[in-house]
Amino acid sequence: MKFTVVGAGAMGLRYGVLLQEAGNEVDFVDAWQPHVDKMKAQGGVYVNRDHQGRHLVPVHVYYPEEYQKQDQDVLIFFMKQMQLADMLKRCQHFFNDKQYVLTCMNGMGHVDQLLNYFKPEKVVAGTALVATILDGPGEVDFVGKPGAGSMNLANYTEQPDEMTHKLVAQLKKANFNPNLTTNFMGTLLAKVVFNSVVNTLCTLFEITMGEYADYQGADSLSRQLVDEAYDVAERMGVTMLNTREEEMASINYVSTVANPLHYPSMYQDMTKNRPTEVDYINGYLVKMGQKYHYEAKTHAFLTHLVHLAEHTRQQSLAAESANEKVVVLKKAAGN
Ligand SMILES: NC(=O)C1=CN([C@@H]2O[C@H](COP(=O)(O)OP(=O)(O)OC[C@H]3O[C@@H](n4cnc5c(N)ncnc54)[C@H](OP(=O)(O)O)[C@@H]3O)[C@@H](O)[C@H]2O)C=CC1
Ligand SMILES: CC(C)(CO)C(=O)C(=O)O
Repeated sequence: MKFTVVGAGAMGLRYGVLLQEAGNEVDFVDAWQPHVDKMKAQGGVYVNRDHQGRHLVPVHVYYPEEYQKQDQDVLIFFMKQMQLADMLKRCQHFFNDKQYVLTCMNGMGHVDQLLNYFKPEKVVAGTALVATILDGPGEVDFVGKPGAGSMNLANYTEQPDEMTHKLVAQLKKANFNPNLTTNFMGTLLAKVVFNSVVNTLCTLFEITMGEYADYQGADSLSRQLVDEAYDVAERMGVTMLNTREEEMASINYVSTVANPLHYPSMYQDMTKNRPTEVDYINGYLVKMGQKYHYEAKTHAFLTHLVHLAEHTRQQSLAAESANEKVVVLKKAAGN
């Protein structure tokens, strides 16, 4: 099959490289200049697996404006929620009504944006329980052994067609362990709930998922957030993929067995002084609660805490750069 991965960050590269290695034709489109330039210059991306085995994988990478192919079967979208609107605008010249779209981004908001460009019957969305880190321009680290993670996916229409099954077959071949469901919102919301606990708390306390699970009060913290999120989902009329107990078990399993050493992607954004996706995760649950007259108080509180942390980092960066300017000016003035 022919794929174009839009957003060659950590996850875009993981999906694209593994689909390419499974025998598919894959192109990558990205806009982060140092990263695209580096991959073009070195003829590919350096891939590590758990910090080891660094090797160059040749990839075809393009800026949005230079990419012209229209005969791709599936476009895979993988970027941060707040980057998607701009990227869709920049890429729309290569969209057409034959292409399918797959996305496994965290949070909620992306599907509505994709529906502005693609027909509902072409949209497939899912969730990925695999951890990946973009170490820097042209360098990616796939966390976990081959085949260790898993993913759920569903058609927006909840009616899998021939192309959906072909797509699932390729994802299977590429070792993503796909599970095709016919419950679109229940599938997507399960990961929002997962991330609203693990990503947010690990980011605020600067800890790995294993360190979180190791705290004896972790279950009680998780339970409060899971309960609030499920109260929202029930009011939305969504049948969740997992029961509350199964969701608690999934949080524990992924944190203690699958990815104990992983700092979630929100932590990676915070420590790189980039905005986080919290408004699309905990903030989404708060917004949906409000819509259905329910106050998701703990999720609202955590959303504020993450924004406070982002704000504090921005303030100290601004103070640091002001201090540097004073030093330069003093040097220039000879004192
Ligand atoms: N990483 C993970 O383990 C997982 C992530 N996800 C989700 O997948 C989606 C994509 O996430 P992920 O692949 O981690 O995203 P990344 O942060 O790795 O990459 C997304 C984009 O961010 C830009 N970028 C990345 N690093 C920098 C930097 N240091 N400075 C400036 N720009 C940078 C690039 O695009 P640009 O130039 O356009 O800014 C890049 O294409 C998100 O919704 C995420 O929550 C889901 C499961 C696991
Ligand atoms: C890998 C995982 C599942 C951890 O929460 C994730 O979604 C992330 O890092 O954003």
